[in-house]
Amino acid sequence: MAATCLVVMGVSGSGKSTVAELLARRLGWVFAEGDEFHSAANVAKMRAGEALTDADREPWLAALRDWIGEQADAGRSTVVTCSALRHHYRDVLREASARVRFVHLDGSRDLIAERLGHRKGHFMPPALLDSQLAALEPLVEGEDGIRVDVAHTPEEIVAQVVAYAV
Ligand SMILES: Nc1ncnc2c1ncn2[C@@H]1O[C@H](COP(=O)(O)OP(=O)(O)OP(=O)(O)O)[C@@H](O)[C@H]1O
Ligand SMILES: O=C(O)[C@H](O)[C@@H](O)[C@H](O)[C@H](O)CO
Repeated sequence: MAATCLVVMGVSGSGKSTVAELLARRLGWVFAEGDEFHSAANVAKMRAGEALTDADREPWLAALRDWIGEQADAGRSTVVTCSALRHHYRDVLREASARVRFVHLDGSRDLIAERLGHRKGHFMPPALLDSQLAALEPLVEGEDGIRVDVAHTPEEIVAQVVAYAV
């Protein structure tokens, strides 16, 4: 399998969009923002401060998986953002016809809450952070991926991921 997909995962506010855009540019790989694959109903729900359920997330994960596969079938490696909080969500993404690898942006609740508190113009309310942390199942042995600490700068994180992935 020639193409790789790096899924930048983690709770809301962990820095997925910030890191993944920089990473895609550095690698010259196609970038997709996972949030753009959500239905309008999912976005409305999150905006209203309600956590998504497994059923809400199912079509979203399938759409992202299909996009990763289409890009890979065309020979393109990709970088995508997706919270991918639970192991079985990651199993859906792993069904794509690419080598799917995960980069877990991990950090303390306090640090992430502080960053979310300062963020402007995003639909995701900081109040959903605790439900995200409750859902989170970190990578386990046997999953293809790494955990990186979000206390570092985005540039440092990208350098760490490039060293790992290339
Ligand atoms: N390593 C970092 N150091 C300092 N600030 C950061 C870092 N990464 C992200 N930020 C800032 O933290 C906030 C959250 O980052 P970002 O929006 O990229 O997170 P996200 O995981 O994509 O969130 P969501 O899942 O809600 O879309 C932003 O204001 C961003 O500028
Ligand atoms: O699984 C989820 O609950 C959602 O995907 C959220 O994580 C959002 O997509 C995103 O993180 C907010 O921007």
